[in-house]
Amino acid sequence: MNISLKSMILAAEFAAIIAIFSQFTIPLGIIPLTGQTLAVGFTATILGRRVGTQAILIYLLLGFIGLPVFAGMKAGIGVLFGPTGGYLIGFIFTSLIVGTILEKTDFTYFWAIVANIVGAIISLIFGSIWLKFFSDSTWLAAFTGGFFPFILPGLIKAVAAAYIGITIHKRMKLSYSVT
Ligand SMILES: O=C(O)CCCC[C@@H]1SC[C@@H]2NC(=O)N[C@@H]21
Repeated sequence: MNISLKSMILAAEFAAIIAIFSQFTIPLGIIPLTGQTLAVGFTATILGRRVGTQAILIYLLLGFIGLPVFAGMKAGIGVLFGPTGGYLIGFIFTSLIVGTILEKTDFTYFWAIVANIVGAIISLIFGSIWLKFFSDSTWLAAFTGGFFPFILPGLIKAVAAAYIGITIHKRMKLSYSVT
């Protein structure tokens, strides 16, 4: 099969996986704790920068055109202008940075943990800045609601994403060349 068609199919499959993980949510104030960051992290770790980011873009596109793929089965372009819109945009940069770090170093557990922690912080920063403006709150309130509660769970999910991602990446490399 043509390499780019194979990449597109993989990206679409991982977009569907992110949509499923997005439905694992625990309410934590205005922003829910979700499985999204775990799925975004392992997607970028498995697929690398280009195909990983394609997967995120497909996921976002599906949500913006109305499929209920966002946390709590939300959908539509309106989500972008709500309190969680910044995290969704942040996922693009998370994927770019995770993939770039791994491609510039090597796909090892150590670098995957570093990359996923940096990636998680990026989506939290994006999300919190967006939250400040779209919920019309103060900087302190935005970071208290959108950043600090997610640091510890974010670290745990980053380590898990690195472990899952590198394990699957190594196995897939036997049959695919996706990055
Ligand atoms: O509306 C959505 O689908 C986006 C939800 C974003 C939740 C953010 S992602 C970063 C942080 N970590 C979590 O587990 N939840 C928030």
